[in-house]
Amino acid sequence: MGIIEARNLTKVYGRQVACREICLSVEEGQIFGLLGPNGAGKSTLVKMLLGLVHPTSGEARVAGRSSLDPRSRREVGFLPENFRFHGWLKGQELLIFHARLAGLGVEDAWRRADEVLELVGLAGDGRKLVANYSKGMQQRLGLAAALVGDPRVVFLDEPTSALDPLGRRRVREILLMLKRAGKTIFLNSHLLSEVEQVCDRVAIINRGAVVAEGRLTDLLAGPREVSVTLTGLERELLEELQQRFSILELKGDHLRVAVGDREEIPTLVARLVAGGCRIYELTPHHNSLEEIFVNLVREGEQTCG
Ligand SMILES: Nc1ncnc2c1ncn2[C@@H]1O[C@H](COP(=O)(O)OP(=O)(O)OP(=O)(O)O)[C@@H](O)[C@H]1O
Repeated sequence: MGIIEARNLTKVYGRQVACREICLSVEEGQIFGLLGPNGAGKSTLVKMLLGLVHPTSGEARVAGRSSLDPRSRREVGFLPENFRFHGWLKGQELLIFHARLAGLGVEDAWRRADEVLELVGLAGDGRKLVANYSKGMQQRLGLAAALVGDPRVVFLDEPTSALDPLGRRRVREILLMLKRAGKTIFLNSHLLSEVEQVCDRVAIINRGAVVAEGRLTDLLAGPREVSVTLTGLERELLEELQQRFSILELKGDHLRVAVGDREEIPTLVARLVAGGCRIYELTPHHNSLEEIFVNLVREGEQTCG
């Protein structure tokens, strides 16, 4: 059983089905990415997993307990998307407050607050008022607050939306460090390249339902395409190739071929060379997470009208 489990989770708001029969399992120590277009049901799903929204039907479990059991939250840190912290507190005070809420004693709370301030790059800013933090600093502080109780499971909703490229990189490093320490991270993000860089597994949801789920490496290992720059491709050889390969386009010296299996690439090259072609360049194109995402969401739009 995973450390996070969604079993047929459904949430209906009036006539709006926000989540429909969602089943997911996240193993301990993984970084799991949840993707989906605006309004797909991501926040509703996360809130059900955290026990902040009651499901209409189905069950959510975290660390072996139902999410409706408040004790499940002892294992969890959460950075919500649109958080507003108390501006009149200093950064360090806010973290001590969160650490105390997480059950730490006074001394441990002070120590942990300093540790996480350092971790997120705010070591020199702990004595400033939160109201005077920039947006990026507030987001880092939010991450620090999610981590201050040293939780086993961390839910992060868009943790880098306000950060500059250096800040984003730092957050990626922190996520990988947490993973090395055995923590589980549930990441909700629109930044697909970021998800691609850190996640072990991803789920894509659209219109409240899971449309793809699996190991990132498996999802990205779909059909590929190669483009070849060549000369000497005679019509006869092209016709022969069309029988054996899926030729997408021939434009001047550029040939584009879809390949379902990477073993087709050397076969194609051997046939081209044997047929008298001179090859100057060959570029394989892999599916990016963005392409998979866009295709799945578009498919959903077509079938749903
Ligand atoms: N409290 C609520 N009352 C009524 N409808 C809601 C409520 N919360 C969410 N919804 C609806 O449920 C659907 C899913 O919303 P949700 O916020 O979960 O999507 P999301 O994937 O997180 O979107 P975004 O990426 O824009 O944050 C939307 O149609 C939304 O309008």
